[in-house]
Amino acid sequence: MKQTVLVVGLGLIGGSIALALQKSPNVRVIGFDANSDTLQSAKVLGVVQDVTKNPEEIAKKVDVIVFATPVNATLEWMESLKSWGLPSTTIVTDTGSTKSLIMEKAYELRQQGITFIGGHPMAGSHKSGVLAAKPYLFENAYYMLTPLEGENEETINNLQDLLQYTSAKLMRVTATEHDHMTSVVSHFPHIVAASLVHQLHAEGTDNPITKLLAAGGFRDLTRIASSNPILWRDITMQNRQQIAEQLADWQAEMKRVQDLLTVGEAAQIEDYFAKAKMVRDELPISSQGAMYMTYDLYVDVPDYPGSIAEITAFLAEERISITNIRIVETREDVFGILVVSFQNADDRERAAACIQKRSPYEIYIS
Ligand SMILES: NC(=O)c1ccc[n+]([C@@H]2O[C@H](COP(=O)([O-])OP(=O)(O)OC[C@H]3O[C@@H](n4cnc5c(N)ncnc54)[C@H](O)[C@@H]3O)[C@@H](O)[C@H]2O)c1
Ligand SMILES: O=C(O)C(=O)C[C@]1(C(=O)O)C=C[C@@H](O)C=C1
Repeated sequence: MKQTVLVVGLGLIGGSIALALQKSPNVRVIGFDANSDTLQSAKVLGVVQDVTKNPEEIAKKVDVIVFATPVNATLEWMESLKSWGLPSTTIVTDTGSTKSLIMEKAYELRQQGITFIGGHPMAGSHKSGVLAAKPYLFENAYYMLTPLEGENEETINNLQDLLQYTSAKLMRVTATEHDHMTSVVSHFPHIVAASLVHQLHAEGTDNPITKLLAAGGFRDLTRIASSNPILWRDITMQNRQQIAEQLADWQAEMKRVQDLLTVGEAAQIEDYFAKAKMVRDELPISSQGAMYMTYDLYVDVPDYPGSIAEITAFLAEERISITNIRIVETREDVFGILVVSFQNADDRERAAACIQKRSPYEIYIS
């Protein structure tokens, strides 16, 4: 059966959902974005099959509506939905990083006969906007759904059937569980990243050279501080209670570290890092985000035109598929590291052997 999906908000996440859903021959995606340039780009780039300038008008004719707007804007859209006269068969969902306030609003919608099932894919990036959208962004990532208690199972299954085109791992949680867990693994870490950048900035006037020395460690820890501030303003506003609890725990943890520093006992300090390493090494995470596994191979390529093409040609000749390729600039003025990602450990091993055999470049696995 053909389904029409309206995606409101065509940035990184809305654009990626729209592209993923288009993998289904039975889905037609129509998009809307408050920014007219984004709307035009989405159409030209084929991120959506069609666009609308009036979502309210088209909403009655679609099967599913996905809000992929910053979470405060999503609440506003949900409020306006109340007067749209949607048929009871329409499924409304979202992609927002917070869930409690959104599901409270969903409860109000239920009183009006509107079905809203909250959603949140746990994959993303510090990049925003339609140009960053990718059809495979959610592959293997967890995608949380937060249906209201007593939601019709068939309706949830229908939404799940549609979302399977994202290739994400769907899971159900309550809004409260969601907001607690995301405060731990996403929202509070974001505040820490921003605070480290503020700390570096404060250093600037006295020691302007310090920032030139910020290398891989600082970069990895603070990448997410380059995210869209409006997105994170809204997330922080909506989940500030949970985030404040994490901050209190963190302050207690920092007090523990302060005590370690005061005592200055080497064994205790080593133990602190050793325990963190053990826990971190056992986490099912890699470079793409929480709970998402990629198989990366690092290749120390020289900085001359064609060196990347040379590597990809070797891999193509041995029919080894790559899932991603990027350059990580770790040092200024010196060549970057080429990072090639594979679908599985076996492909990565074959690639490592192939590059070692056919090139003089050093390789290593993170
Ligand atoms: N960025 C991430 O890593 C990530 C991951 C998972 C979920 N999310 C959530 O997904 C949602 C979208 O995030 P994103 O990263 O795609 O942001 P984005 O900034 O890339 O895109 C947001 C889009 O929404 C549009 N927009 C803003 N206000 C609007 C409104 N009132 N009506 C219509 N369009 C509007 C913007 O023009 C923009 O195109 C947010 O709720 C966010 O919390 C983000
Ligand atoms: O990878 C990133 O840059 C992200 O910030 C993605 C990330 C996160 O892991 O915190 C950000 C917000 C989300 O709601 C889900 C995923």
